[in-house]
Formats: sequence, structure tokens, C-alpha cells
Amino acid sequence: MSSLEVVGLSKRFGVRTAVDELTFTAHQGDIIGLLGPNGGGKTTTIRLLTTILRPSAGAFSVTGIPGDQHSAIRQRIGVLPESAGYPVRQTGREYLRYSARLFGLSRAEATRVTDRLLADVGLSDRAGARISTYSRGMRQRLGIARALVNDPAVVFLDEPTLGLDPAGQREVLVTVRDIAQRRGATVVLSTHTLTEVEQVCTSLLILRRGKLLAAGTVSDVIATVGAQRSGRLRVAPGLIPRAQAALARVSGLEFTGDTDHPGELKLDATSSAQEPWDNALRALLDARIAVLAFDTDATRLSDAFLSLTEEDQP
Ligand SMILES: Nc1ncnc2c1ncn2[C@@H]1O[C@H](COP(=O)(O)OP(=O)(O)OP(=O)(O)O)[C@@H](O)[C@H]1O
Repeated sequence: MSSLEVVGLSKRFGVRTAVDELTFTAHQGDIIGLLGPNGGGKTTTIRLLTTILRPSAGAFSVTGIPGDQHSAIRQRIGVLPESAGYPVRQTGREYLRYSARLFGLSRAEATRVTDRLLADVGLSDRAGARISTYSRGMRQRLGIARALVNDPAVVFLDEPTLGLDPAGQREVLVTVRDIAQRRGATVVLSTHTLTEVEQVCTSLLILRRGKLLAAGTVSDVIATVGAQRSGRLRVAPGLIPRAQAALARVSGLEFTGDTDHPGELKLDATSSAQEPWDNALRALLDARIAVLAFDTDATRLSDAFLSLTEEDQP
């Protein structure tokens, strides 16, 4: 059974349609990236799915529970809102224990769950300190722990890495991956950071003015725009002639020349298909050429995103 089923979900504020007939399905362990330009409808989508807002049309269910059963839904979900506030005089441990008690856990259970979550998000050693002394990254991780106290099936994280330094971002992303892989929860993650999506999301939804423009894996979305994919290959500089010879036999790929870096080759695909790239790697491995780097999508998701979300699109 799917953990999250969304069908034709819409939200209008007066004449403005913030979410327009959104339909998608998510399963256990999925990390869904919700992407889109400012005002695209990401936060409104999360507010609808967390029962903060009522839909104007459409429906959704969480583990089969219909979205209009608010209290039952809230038992099955966890949320890190866009700008979460914290009782800064409390310690991290007090805050989590209190939150767990609100979900009806006994004192002993609340303590057990709190200690485990503090360890999971890497806050055990600061658990007894007041939240006012926490960095932004620590607060975000505490907020994620708070979203997990009821062992939810679906966790919604609204821009969880916003304003964090690279180390803080990485810690949050590791936590997100853990939630999906170890707990088997579904994560819906709203973000503006495309590299983040490439690193952790199993699929993505791109929203513009409330409409779903593209959905699927990173490769699916790139294929949606029919982008001719390009890539870069790096090998030891002395191996370039052999690499070129091996790749010359792969159909569907063209060399577009050297780059500024010795040992790097630029390649273009003549279609959006994945096969030429797979064949290229196979050809290099068969020729026993050590591949130092092989990068196809990284620079292309941003191209696909921009092409999909440009304002002159219909
Ligand atoms: N309570 C509200 N009343 C009226 N309009 C609203 C309300 N909430 C959101 N909107 C409008 O709905 C649209 C979608 O907003 P939303 O906050 O969902 O976008 P977003 O993708 O989360 O944007 P951002 O990336 O800037 O956070 C915007 O045009 C916004 O102005």
C-alpha cells in the first residue's frame, strides 16, 4: 500500500490558485523532493497534507486514512514547518519529552523515545542544554527529532537546510536519509537546493504556480524537457587517447572536445536516453581504463529546472 496518495488536490485563496490539481503517490522509504520557484505552492502543499489547511478540491490519504480525518492523520505524520519556533528556555530533552507526552506516550516511553531520537539526530551530548544555546543547525535537527516522536509514516520537512552552513546541511541530509532508510518512513522535503535533491531524493515534483510541471526521478525530469544530455569524463591524462578510442565505438554519444582540465573529456548525447551513458561506462571498464569521474546529470538538473520553470512557459 502507498503511504501517501494525493489526487487532484487544489487550494485557492480568493482568485489565486496556490495548488492546482496535484496528483502523486509515495511509498515507504521514498524521499520526495518538492521543488519550484518562490510562490510555486510548496508550503501550501505541505500545509494541506498536514491538515493545517483544508483543500478547495481533491483529496489525499496517509497509509489509507482519508485526509479529512484530521486527528487520525496527525497521529501518522510528522512535520518540520518552514519557520519552526522553539521554547528556548527548555532543554532539547525537555522539549522532546514534552512533545512525546502530547502524543500520549507514558513517561517511561517518552524518555526512551527522546533518548533514542537525540542520539539519531546527533544531539545527545547537548540534550541537557537550553535550546537558546543551540546553533541553527542543531535547532533544525531538534525540529526533525520532534517530527519523529510519534514514529510517523510520512514526514514533511519544509526547507530543512535553509540558512545552514555546508556542514549543517550535510548533517540534516544524513538524518533525512536515515529517516527514510532505517525507519522506512516517507519523507516529503521542500527545497530550493538542486544538489540536495540529487543527493538524497528518490524522486521529485516540480511545481510552478501550483501546477505540477514534472515528476519522477532526476533522470525522468531531465528527459521530460528532452534535454540533450552532456557529460564529463575524467581519467588519468595519459589515458585520454585510449578513452577516446573506447568511446568512439559507443553509438549515441559525441565528443565535444577537451575541457580546461587535463584528463577530462566532454561528451554530448544525441538523445535523452540513458543507454549511451551506460554503454560508455561499460566500454571504459572493458578497456580497463580507470574512471576518475563520470558526471552526466549534475549540471543538467538545473538546466531542466530552469527550462521548466521559466515564466514564458504556458
Ligand atoms: N494564506 C494565504 N492567503 C493568500 N495567498 C496565499 C496564502 N498562502 C499562500 N498564498 C499564495 O499562494 C501561492 C503559493 O505560496 P506558497 O507559500 O505555497 O509557495 P512556496 O512554493 O512555498 O514559495 P517559497 O518558495 O517562496 O516558500 C503564492 O502566490 C502565495 O502568495
